[in-house]
Amino acid sequence: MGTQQIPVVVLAGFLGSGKTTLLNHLLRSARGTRIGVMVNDFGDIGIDAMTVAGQVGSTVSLGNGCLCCAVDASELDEYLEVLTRPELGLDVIVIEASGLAEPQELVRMVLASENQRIVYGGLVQVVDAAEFHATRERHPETDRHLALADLVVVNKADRVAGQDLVAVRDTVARLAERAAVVTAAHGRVDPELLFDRVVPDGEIEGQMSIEDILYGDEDLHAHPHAVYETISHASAVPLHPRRLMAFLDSRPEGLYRIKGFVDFGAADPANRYAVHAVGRFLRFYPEPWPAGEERLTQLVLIGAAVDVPALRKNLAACEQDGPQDTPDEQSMWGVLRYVQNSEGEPSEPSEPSEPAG
Ligand SMILES: Nc1nc2c(ncn2[C@@H]2O[C@H](COP(=O)(O)OP(=O)(O)OP(=O)(O)O)[C@@H](O)[C@H]2O)c(=O)[nH]1
Repeated sequence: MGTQQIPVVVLAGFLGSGKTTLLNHLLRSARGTRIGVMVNDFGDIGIDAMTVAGQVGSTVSLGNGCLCCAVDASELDEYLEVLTRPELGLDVIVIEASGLAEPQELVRMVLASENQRIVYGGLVQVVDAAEFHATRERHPETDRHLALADLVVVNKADRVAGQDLVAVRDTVARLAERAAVVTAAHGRVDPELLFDRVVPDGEIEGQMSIEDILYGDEDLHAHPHAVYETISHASAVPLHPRRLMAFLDSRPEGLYRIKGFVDFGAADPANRYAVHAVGRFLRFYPEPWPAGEERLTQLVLIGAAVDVPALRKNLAACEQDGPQDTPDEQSMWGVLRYVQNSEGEPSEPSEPSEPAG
């Protein structure tokens, strides 16, 4: 990605739903990707995972109960300041919310952070499929939390019979109306859903690692269709800024991430625009075209239960259609609203959409 900013993912979910298990899975399968974690209690994170996480050490262990209640925005910034130091070379930061935390508070704190090296990376909500109905009854706030999520992982799929799992998934999808919903056992989701994996030197993409062999990927085998779609778009035809914005403004529920580069052709011949979208959050990063680089739009869309042919068609319709369709500079205004200005704040409106609800 062109953005040098580190995505900050908020990982939330009710007590015992499997947040730490999912985090450990991410750390185990990260390989070349360096993940910083903020948790309430380091004791739950496996030693193998800690080795992968690198030298972050105890500096990020808050050790004071609920992160959200005990740390105000300025303190969160202090931890983010430590974790975003260039010498750590982290690629992503995951904040595991205490099971009792209000996730929207954490999301708000991440969005309000003045740290220019980070960008919001989405709210991931973990649900215990086996306890889902009981949890909802006892804790009505569950519905509200789900409504805020960008990605919901319906975990413990191994503990629920097929039809019941479908029923839980459907209910979750209805409550988490704008989120992508995936099922998993033991938190084994594809890390690509949450962040870009860095392929380590000497490793071939897709090659099995020692972790794959040790831990397997039972979830994917158990639920081959319950995963997600990845759509790639690469074209030398520039996109029309107004039509791309219309496409993005109406992007469907379940389309969880969008990343890549956009060529707006004559609307801004000097720059390409790196794009980062997670849930309803959207940001563009203009940067001069590297000398000699072919002018291509390259996008990857990741979503669950999305209409792939319709997305492809709608994206193709954003392409500029000959000289009579050449955009003028004003047509870039919609895009520029989602560019962060030099003060670290996006230009008006201050937040493009409402990830915190
Ligand atoms: N059968 C089964 N057990 C799971 C799964 N995921 C997690 N567990 C178990 O559920 C328990 C709780 O998992 P954790 O990952 O600690 O859950 P948590 O959300 O971090 O819990 P808190 O930190 O207490 O909020 C542990 O005993 C896990 O081993 C799963 O998919 N299937």
